[in-house]
Amino acid sequence: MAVSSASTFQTLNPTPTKTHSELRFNQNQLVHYGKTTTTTCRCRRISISCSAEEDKTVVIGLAADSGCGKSTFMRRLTSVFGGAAEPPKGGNPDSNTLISDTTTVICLDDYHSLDRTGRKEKGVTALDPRANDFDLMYEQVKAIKEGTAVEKPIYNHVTGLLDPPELINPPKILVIEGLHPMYDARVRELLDFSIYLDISNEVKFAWKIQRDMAERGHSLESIKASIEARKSDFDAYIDPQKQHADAVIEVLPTQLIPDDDEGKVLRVRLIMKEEVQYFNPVYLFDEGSTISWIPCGRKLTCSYPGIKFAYGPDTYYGHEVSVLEMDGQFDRLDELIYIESHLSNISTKFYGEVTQQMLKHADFPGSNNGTGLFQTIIGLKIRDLYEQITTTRTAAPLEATKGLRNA
Ligand SMILES: Nc1ncnc2c1ncn2[C@@H]1O[C@H](COP(=O)(O)OP(=O)(O)OP(=O)(O)O)[C@@H](O)[C@H]1O
Ligand SMILES: O=C(CO)[C@H](O)[C@H](O)COP(=O)(O)O
Repeated sequence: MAVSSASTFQTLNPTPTKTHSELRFNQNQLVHYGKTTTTTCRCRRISISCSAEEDKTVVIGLAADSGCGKSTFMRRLTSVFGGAAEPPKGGNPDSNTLISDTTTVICLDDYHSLDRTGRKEKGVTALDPRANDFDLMYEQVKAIKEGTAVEKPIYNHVTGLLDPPELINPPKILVIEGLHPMYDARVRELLDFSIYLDISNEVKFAWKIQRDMAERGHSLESIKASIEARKSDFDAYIDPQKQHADAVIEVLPTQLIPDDDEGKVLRVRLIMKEEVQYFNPVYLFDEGSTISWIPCGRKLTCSYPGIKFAYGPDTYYGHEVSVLEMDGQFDRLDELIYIESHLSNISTKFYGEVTQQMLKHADFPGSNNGTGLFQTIIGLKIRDLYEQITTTRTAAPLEATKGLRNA
């Protein structure tokens, strides 16, 4: 198989592609110096086989309903690896893809097989599996994981149409984010780690109102109607994916304010599966114990209603899990270091890295509560997982060579 610089490739078919069957036919045909060839491999060292184990892309899945904080989470995650994430240079301005040095984030909306009109005609929502092409999703994520570039379709959220495809080169880390990363068993199998953002209905409603009314000019009635229209498909197809996730960030109304209906103070639970390869759950004070902690005092400023942490073992859809919980919000982010110093297994590279990341993005939604804190921690855990996977892969051939030498 040819090994070439991906930057010399162009898409073969720049004209609008209407259906995914055409796309599937074209997906691996790329033009290289005017010649048609099949696919390319990413090789980080010169003259190695394309199928080198250590070159494989690590794949992360992030599932959530629309407007539940996926983009914010992605910004926190890519920041952990350094460098800014940007849409593909010179490509479709409405591309949903974000590329940084280490990560490529693709939005699974790009695998909608029905455009906006098509969905309307057939009376299905975007959450319905019949509006999505899981065969193509599987083929392309698998190809990228194996080091092969693909031409991925683009769903244009501005026009509601399927645009001509864009070239996706295999990155070090591929994040697939959207409605269905864990829906199809074949795609699920490709994930090295998976996260589900579980936003309770009350909170989802409050966030949607805030964004769609304030920023997009929608009416309260239309927001209610759109949530209602999606509800049954959300329950049938999106929500069940959380049982497959390695980590779930659950966002609930606070329990610190009786009958709170403002939805500003949040109770956030980080549910972490035990026995996941390369992932050691975070713990508070003492691993495996059950703890309730009100940290407000001399080292942490808290105004009403205060802050409460909890930690302990539990079961979640039949799986053993550890749960770390934070209810309330921080008054002063710089004091977060006090909380950080009581958490273990947070995969930081230096003392205070969580606090530093949170301060760096103090303006992101959720920076003063458990959503920002747990998203940041999961970002650090993903970096650690990536480093462990790549170290294991590079060590394996060395071990094999040693074995041969000693034989
Ligand atoms: N942790 C948070 N705390 C408070 N509000 C939040 C939080 N996360 C997201 N939001 C609100 O939800 C809105 C949507 O967030 P974001 O764009 O990250 O979600 P998304 O899942 O990527 O949305 P979409 O899929 O619709 O693009 C934000 O503009 C903000 O109003
Ligand atoms: O649930 C969604 C995921 O983001 C969108 O509603 C879906 O992709 C359809 O998009 P649009 O409303 O732009 O046609």
